[in-house]
Amino acid sequence: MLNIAFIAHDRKKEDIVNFVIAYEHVFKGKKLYSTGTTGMRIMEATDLQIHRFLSGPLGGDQQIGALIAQNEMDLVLFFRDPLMAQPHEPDITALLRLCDVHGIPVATNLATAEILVRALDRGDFGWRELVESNKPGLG
Ligand SMILES: O=C(CO)COP(=O)(O)O
Repeated sequence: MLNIAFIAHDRKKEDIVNFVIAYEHVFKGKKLYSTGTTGMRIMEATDLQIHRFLSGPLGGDQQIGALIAQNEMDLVLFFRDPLMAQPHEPDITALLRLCDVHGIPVATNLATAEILVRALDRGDFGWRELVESNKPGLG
């Protein structure tokens, strides 16, 4: 099953909620993760079940980063606020770096997210299922 992470900074939360509502049919049946507040907002507005990690500034980006490091995240939708400094900027940079290390599709704005989710809907993420099935077990 594909694993997807939702993350949004405060001034982008309304955007991500509306985005997930619009594509709820695509996200249904996937394993969903999020940072704390983002996930709460999405679950209040949809019927989706999301595993929520800590809030971003308290370590949530790093928790999602850990799954990326283990190659267990297949898609990251991270609606960043480019006009507001974040206290946990190093965590954000680290998460995006890990996406590049492991070649994980990551959108940092709504326009890219839309293209990736449409690709997901038409089956373009089949290669990630292959990665999943070929992955050696941990430990
Ligand atoms: O800060 C965030 C990502 O860097 C998001 O955290 P919240 O979803 O808890 O607001």
